[in-house]
Amino acid sequence: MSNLSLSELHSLLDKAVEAGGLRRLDRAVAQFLAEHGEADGRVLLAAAMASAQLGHGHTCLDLAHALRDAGRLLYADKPDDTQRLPDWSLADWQTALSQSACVATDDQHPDRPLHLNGTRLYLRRQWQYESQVAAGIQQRLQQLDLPLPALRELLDELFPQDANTPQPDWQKIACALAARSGFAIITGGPGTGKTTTVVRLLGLLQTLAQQQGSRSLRIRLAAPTGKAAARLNESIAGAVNRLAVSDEIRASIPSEVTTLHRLLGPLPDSRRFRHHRGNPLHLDVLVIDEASMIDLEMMAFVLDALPSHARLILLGDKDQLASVEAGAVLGDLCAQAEAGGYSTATCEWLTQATGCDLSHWHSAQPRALDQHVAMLRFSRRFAGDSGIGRLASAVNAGQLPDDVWNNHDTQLLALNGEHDPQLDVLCLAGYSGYLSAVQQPPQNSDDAAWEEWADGCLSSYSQFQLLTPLRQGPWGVDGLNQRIAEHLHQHGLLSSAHGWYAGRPVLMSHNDYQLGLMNGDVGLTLTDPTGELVVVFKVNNQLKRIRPSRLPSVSTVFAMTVHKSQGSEFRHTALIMPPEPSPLLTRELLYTGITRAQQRFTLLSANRALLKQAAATRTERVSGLGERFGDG
Ligand SMILES: Nc1ncnc2c1ncn2[C@@H]1O[C@H](COP(=O)(O)OP(=O)(O)OP(=O)(O)O)[C@@H](O)[C@H]1O
Repeated sequence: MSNLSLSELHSLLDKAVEAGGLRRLDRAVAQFLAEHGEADGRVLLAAAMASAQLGHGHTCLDLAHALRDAGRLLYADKPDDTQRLPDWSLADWQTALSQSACVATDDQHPDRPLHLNGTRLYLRRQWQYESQVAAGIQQRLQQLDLPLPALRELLDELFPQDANTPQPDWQKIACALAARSGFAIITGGPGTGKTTTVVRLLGLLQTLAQQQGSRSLRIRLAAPTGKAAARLNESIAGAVNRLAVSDEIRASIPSEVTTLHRLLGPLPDSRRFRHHRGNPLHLDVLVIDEASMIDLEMMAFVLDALPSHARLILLGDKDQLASVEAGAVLGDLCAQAEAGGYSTATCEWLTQATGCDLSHWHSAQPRALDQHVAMLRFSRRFAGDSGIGRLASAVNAGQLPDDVWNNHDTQLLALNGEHDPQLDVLCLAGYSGYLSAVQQPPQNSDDAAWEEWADGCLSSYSQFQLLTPLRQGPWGVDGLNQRIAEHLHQHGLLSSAHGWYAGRPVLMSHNDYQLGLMNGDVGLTLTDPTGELVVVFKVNNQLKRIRPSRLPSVSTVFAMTVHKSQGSEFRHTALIMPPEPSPLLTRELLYTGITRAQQRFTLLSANRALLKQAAATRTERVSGLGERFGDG
């Protein structure tokens, strides 16, 4: 078996850092283990590569994958045949790792820095998070004993059927499935009724508790970002008002949505939270929306803080981009959602509970987890002839046919290079509405009139948003923001294109607990009644005014990354795609960009072939979470 001497290893790591495949941090992981006695080059290289994988969103290193694709993993996009791994086999590598004192292969050595599970190598923390998430979910998969006749009666009341109700009624099915255990996922595209369904589910759970003579359930609603929480706040409140239940039950359903960070209670200068298994959350039901944005670490913290009796209900769109940090928890858990995958027992139970025939979604080899997942398949927002709906479905199927552009609600603008004025024209039209409003503050100094005007400016701003996959360069947020600000300035809509100016939209890039602002919150710079600049944010339906000097690390947001736009929707969304290939240009990114649009979507591109390639490219995230539930 060929090994890797320490001098060979150092040279290999240096070249990989130079090529951009590894970060300095990843090399430091190998150095740290070497300083603590690890002398096997294969173990040290694997440790550096596992650390690098984390930076790419993977929770572990798949050794077989690493052997096949070492050139790309180590040397980024500059594969070089002379720089491949020395010639060792998968079995050799596994043996070397399993014999190392740095590597745990079971739960006997939880203090070892690495964990090997089959062909997957984890940094210890990621292994622990994955174990915690799997155990927290497994523990909630047990079926509860529900009074079927009462359940059926309630479901029939909450989901009245008429000739327009799509069959089978997935909302009713999702509600039934979620009621019968401590864990459920309701996934679906935009406007498929996730919020409507979960509010009816909460009404059902409270009614069942009342019928059984139990106290009202303590329910909390949360979302990963402030922006997503604010949007959900509005839609939950509307859905609760429309709920066909008694006033008493309606009053027992909260409509306030908090962020996961606020729910868990952050501790200053720490990654840890006030709530954990030693000080669990005081709740019986936790609903988390936009669950596709939750990374593995956050999900582990949530499950750690959840009391064992509490239900967890995740809502989200499994086809959206995965979290920014490592993991693709919702995607992993929903891997079989499309097919249903229900057991004979689940199909029979659902037919009794809902009256729906599920035989088409039956599986001969059902997994326990899939009995807790329901996918809503009918969009009320993008029904019928909606171009946005057709476009989103086509992209989800890996295609981008030429006939999806109808110039009514979907439009493709072919750009001729990075200076094409079509972009400027689009942004001028998109942003001039709110900028005109910003230039006309109320004349009197009445605070209420000022607040009403500020609120109007904020909602007018959210009518249009330009998105891009990239951060840097002329096609990234940095270049685009500067270009758009200068163009708006030239047209007299901004007093300046630099520094602080009225009309500057800004994005929080971190959580600021003192100011009560969260990463992803968007504010608008306005002139206050005294003539000073102030940045206005809307948090929990309240306007917050902050002086620019208290916001040292916000960024301008005429253009926003698609990642940051998750959880938000805009009446008109425009997505600009760069002409050069990038690993960021994937199906999930296109789909997420398209589905941010409520009424109109414009795609700008200077390279049509690359668009088709992006639609065909799926994001792969290496993880062992699915396997914990029986994925092959
Ligand atoms: N069963 C239903 N009957 C009538 N209207 C419905 C039903 N389900 C959903 N709707 C309506 O469809 C629209 C979208 O529903 P909802 O907001 O629940 O979907 P969602 O999946 O949560 O959407 P989003 O993509 O915004 O997260 C809302 O206007 C809602 O009132």
